[in-house]
Amino acid sequence: MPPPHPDAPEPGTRLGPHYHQCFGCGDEVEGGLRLHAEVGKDSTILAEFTVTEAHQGAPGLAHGGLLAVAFDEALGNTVGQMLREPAVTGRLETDFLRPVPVGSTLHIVGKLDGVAGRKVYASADGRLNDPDGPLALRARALFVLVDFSHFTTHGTADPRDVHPDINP
Ligand SMILES: CCCCCCCCCC(=O)SCCNC(=O)CCNC(=O)[C@H](O)C(C)(C)COP(=O)(O)OP(=O)(O)OC[C@H]1O[C@@H](n2cnc3c(N)ncnc32)[C@H](O)[C@@H]1OP(=O)(O)O
Repeated sequence: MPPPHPDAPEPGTRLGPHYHQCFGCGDEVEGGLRLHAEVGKDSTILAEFTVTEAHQGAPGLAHGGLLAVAFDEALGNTVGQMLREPAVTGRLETDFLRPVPVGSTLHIVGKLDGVAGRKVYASADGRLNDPDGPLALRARALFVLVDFSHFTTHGTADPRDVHPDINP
């Protein structure tokens, strides 16, 4: 388990969207999750996502796939901010422990679990309506560190806009 990167943001730092059109955190996406995040203690990322009617799977309940998006985002943020290197999700495993009603806020805590070569392991818990609320979801993920060219070769990122440390 490596220490956080020397340039990793300090606890309490609010993290804006890494990309304005990101479905997870962007502020320009109608119906997006608009996940808010900040740096917590001990190299964690604290993220919050409020479930709206745009996020339903059954009447009044969040869609599980969208909840997985919130965890993908929070875990990606954990990896990106703590290691300051671009990475993509290779594997994401989610345990849905309680239904998440519309109007509730999911409090997610993400942490790094280890690094082995290009593989980065991270996990997160999500609690309902309060950082100490009932546990609603748990997720584990494997991220793979990639070269910046991943985003310019496979996507439409402009190399001139890309920050050298984290994902576009
Ligand atoms: C601050 C920034 C905040 C950012 C937040 C963003 C949150 C959202 C994040 C995302 O959603 S990213 C989008 C979803 N993910 C993708 O689109 C990734 C698509 N997959 C790929 O591009 C490639 O498969 C990948 C880069 C993951 C791996 O291909 P590579 O050819 O570069 O690597 P390779 O296949 O050699 O794998 C490297 C290591 O990872 C392992 N690996 C790769 N994929 C795996 C997998 N799925 N499960 C288990 N292990 C996996 C692989 O076995 C190997 O292990 P070893 O080093 O031990 O040999």
